[in-house]
Amino acid sequence: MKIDGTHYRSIWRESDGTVKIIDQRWLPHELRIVALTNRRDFASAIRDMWVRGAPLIGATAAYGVAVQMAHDASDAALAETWEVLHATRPTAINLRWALDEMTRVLKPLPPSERAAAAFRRAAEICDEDVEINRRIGLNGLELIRAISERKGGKRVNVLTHCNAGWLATVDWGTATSPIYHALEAGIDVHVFVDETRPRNQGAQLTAWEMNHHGVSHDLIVDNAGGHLMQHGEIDLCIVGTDRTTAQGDVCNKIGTYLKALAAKDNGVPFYVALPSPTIDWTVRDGVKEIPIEERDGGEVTHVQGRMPSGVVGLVQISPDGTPARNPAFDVTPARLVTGLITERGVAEASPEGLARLFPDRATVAAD
Ligand SMILES: CSC[C@@H](O)[C@@H](O)C(=O)COP(=O)(O)O
Repeated sequence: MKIDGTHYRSIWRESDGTVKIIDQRWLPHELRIVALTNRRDFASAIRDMWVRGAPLIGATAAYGVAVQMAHDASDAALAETWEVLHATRPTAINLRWALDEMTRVLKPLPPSERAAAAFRRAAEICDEDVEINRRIGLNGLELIRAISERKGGKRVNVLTHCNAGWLATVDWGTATSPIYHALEAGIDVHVFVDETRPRNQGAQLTAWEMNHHGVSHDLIVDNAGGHLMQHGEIDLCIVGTDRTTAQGDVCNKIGTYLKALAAKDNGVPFYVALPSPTIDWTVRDGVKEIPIEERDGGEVTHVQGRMPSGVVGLVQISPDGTPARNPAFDVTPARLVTGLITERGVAEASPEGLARLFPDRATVAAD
């Protein structure tokens, strides 16, 4: 992804070995790049959302393990790092996937070989994420192309929620990848970007990405989607996911469920783009079993933005002391999902649909 003509990933390792990230807390107002040098940095970066988005959380955790192995590669340090990083955010399954994967690779090695192997595997996880997302884009592109052809080349209007863009992954994004590919294919595509309260990842991150990539877009308040669908202004929805069950239930940023309900009521196709590490094959009932992160109520009562002075700060929008609830994700049942756009193709959101595309992994779905 390019920022002002320079290609960036959302996380990378410099030639001197330092791991760097874009600190997303300051976007779109400031592009701050920071180095993460120890396990504490990595834990803070994930927990306090310097980085966020399920695939990027996983990639960051992988590098967190590698950096720790360079300090202390003992069995105890490996196990403790799994615990410390796993405790940062509960919902995105990519975190556990990446930590398990690092442990699988490192555990059999003698400690003297672990740091080098860990940095190698973390880099591979990042490269794999980029390739997976590129393929998701190509598969999703065909859905957009079909709508464009049906409309005789007229503008295809896509609604997206939160940021499932390149900032949420290592590159390309999941929900945004079909959009970027459609643009490259010369398809007239327009994106309605949900602001995504309370943290406004749509307003702050997706709108920034669209801007840098030259994608036609409008920012809308979260409550506008249903109205636009009723008036035929949305051709399809594409969102991301933090955890998809073997049944095809999808857990994504709070508010996704309401968009899916509105899409169903209006006959608008509702697609979810996901890399396979986001599938939790052990969970059957998403509503009952997926842990939903509860964040600080301050994110509801306050909003961050740039003041007229240019300083980025928080403003209070509710009366002093207002109590607030802040569930960060919700679950959209499979029955509301038109299809799952994966790196292997588009699956029906059902155990059979997922098992057809992933027969090598769908053990739980099959029983
Ligand atoms: C490709 S990212 C998919 C999801 O992680 C994304 O849609 C999302 O909900 C991110 O939530 P966040 O709380 O910003 O980490």
